[in-house]
Amino acid sequence: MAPFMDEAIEPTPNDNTSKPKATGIHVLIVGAGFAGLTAAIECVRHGHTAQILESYKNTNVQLGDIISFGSNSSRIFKRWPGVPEKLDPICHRSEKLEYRYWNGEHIYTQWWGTEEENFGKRYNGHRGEIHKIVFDHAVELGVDVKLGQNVTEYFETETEAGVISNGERITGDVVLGADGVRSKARTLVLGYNDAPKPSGYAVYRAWMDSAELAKNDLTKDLVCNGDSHTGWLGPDIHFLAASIKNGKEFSWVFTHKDERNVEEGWSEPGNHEDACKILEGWAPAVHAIVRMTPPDKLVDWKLVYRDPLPTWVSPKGRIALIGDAAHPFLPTSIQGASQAMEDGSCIAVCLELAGKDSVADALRGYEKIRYERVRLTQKTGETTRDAWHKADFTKLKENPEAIKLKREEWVLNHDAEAHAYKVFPEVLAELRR
Ligand SMILES: Cc1cc2nc3c(=O)[nH]c(=O)nc-3n(C[C@H](O)[C@H](O)[C@H](O)COP(=O)(O)OP(=O)(O)OC[C@H]3O[C@@H](n4cnc5c(N)ncnc54)[C@H](O)[C@@H]3O)c2cc1C
Repeated sequence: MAPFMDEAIEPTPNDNTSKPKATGIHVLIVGAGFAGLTAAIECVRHGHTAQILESYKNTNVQLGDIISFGSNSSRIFKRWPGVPEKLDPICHRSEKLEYRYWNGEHIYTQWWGTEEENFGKRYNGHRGEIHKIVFDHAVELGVDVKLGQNVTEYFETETEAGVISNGERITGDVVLGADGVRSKARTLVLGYNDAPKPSGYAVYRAWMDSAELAKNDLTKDLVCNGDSHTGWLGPDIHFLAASIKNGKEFSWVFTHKDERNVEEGWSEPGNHEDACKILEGWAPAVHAIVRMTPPDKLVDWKLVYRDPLPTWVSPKGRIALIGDAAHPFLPTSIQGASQAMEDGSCIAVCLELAGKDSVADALRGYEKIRYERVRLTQKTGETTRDAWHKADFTKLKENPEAIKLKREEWVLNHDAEAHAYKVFPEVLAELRR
C-alpha cells in the first residue's frame, strides 16, 4: 500500500492551544505563493523559524483569477486562526454544477449537496484575494517575508543550504524552493535545466464585475440568482463559468487545443476575436460572456507541461522543491494549490520529528511520503480533461456520470499533517535501513 493510502484522520498533536517547542531549525523559503506561504506558516506552527524571499516588490498587484482549494487544503486553513472566517465571504457558493452541450442544451446537473458533509469545506475564489489573506496571516505569525528578492543561485554544504538573492548570500538549515513553474531551484536539484514542453492546450481566462452580464438577456440568469456554476462541453474544448459574491463578480475559463510553443504567464492579454473564432457554433450565451469581458480582463494563458521529476530533493538533502516547482498540475485536477499546501504541512512535521541534526532525513522523508500521492493526483487532471474533451457527445445523456467531476475520498479526505505524524517514523526507519 502506498504510504498515503491509509486515510484515517487522527487528532494532530499541534492543536494551536500551546506554543510549539522551538526546534532551532531555520527554514529559508524562495517564493511566497501558496506553497511557500503554507510551508512558512506550518513551519512556525511546528516550532521552526521561517524566512521567505519573494521576487514581487509589493502585494498590491493581485494577478490571477479563480483558484480552488479542496477540503484536503481547507483542513489546513482551518488550523490558522481567523483565516476561514476571512475566506468565507469572498468565496463561491453554489450547490451544483450544470453541464451543457456546446450549443447550450442541458446535459446534467451535479449536486454538491452532501459533499461538504462528506469531505468538509472547499474554497473557490479570486487568487489575489485569497493570497492576501494567507500572506497577512504569515506575517502576523512572525514569518519574515522579504519582497523584491530575486534569487539567482542555490547552494548547499553538509551543514547548511542557501541562496544568492539580489547579490546577497542568505542561508538556513534547509531551503525550500517554492518558486513555481519556472523554478530555478529545480535546476540545482536535478543537475540540469528541465525545460517545459507545450501541453497542446491553452486557456482563456477572466475575472470581472458582473453588472453588464446582469443587463443582458443571454447571461442574466448566470448572475442574478446568487452564485451559479456552469460548464459547456464540446469536442476538445471546455468552458467553465462561475459567479461569486452573490453573483456580483464573474469568472470564466475556457480550455482549448493550442499547439503554439510559447511561455506561460498570468498577464498575457487575450484577443476576443481569436477566442470567439474557436467557439464558432457555440451557445450565444458563451459568445456574449466573451464579448462582454473588458479587454484588460482577458488573459491568454498557455498551458505548458513538465514530466514528473525523478526527485524533489537535492543531492545533500538540504534543498527540497515544493508546490508547482516540484509538480505542476493541469487545471482540470482542481488540486494544484491544495497539493502545494499539503507539501508545506507535511514538510513542517517531518522537520519537527527528524530534528535539527537530521534535516536531510526530513526532506527525503517528505519526498517519500508525498511523491506517489502527488503523481496519482496529477493523473486525475488528465482523466477529467479527457472525460470532458473526448466524451462521446452522442451518448452523454444516457451516461452523464461519464462527465461528472470525481470527488475522490483518497484525495479530499486526506489530512497532510496527521498523516505525516503517523507515517514519518516508519519512513525514517526505512530511509536509515
Ligand atoms: C501571478 C500568479 C497568478 C496565478 N493565478 C492563478 C489562477 O488564477 N488560478 C490558478 O488556479 N492558479 C493560479 N496561479 C498558480 C497557482 O498559484 C499555483 O499553481 C499553486 O497555487 C501552487 O503555488 P506555488 O506556490 O507552488 O507557485 P506560485 O503560485 O507560482 O508561486 C511561486 C512564487 O515564487 C516567486 N518566485 C519565482 N521565482 C523566484 C525567484 N527567482 N526569486 C524569488 N521569488 C521567486 C513567484 O513570484 C511566485 O510568487 C497563479 C500563479 C501566479 C504566480
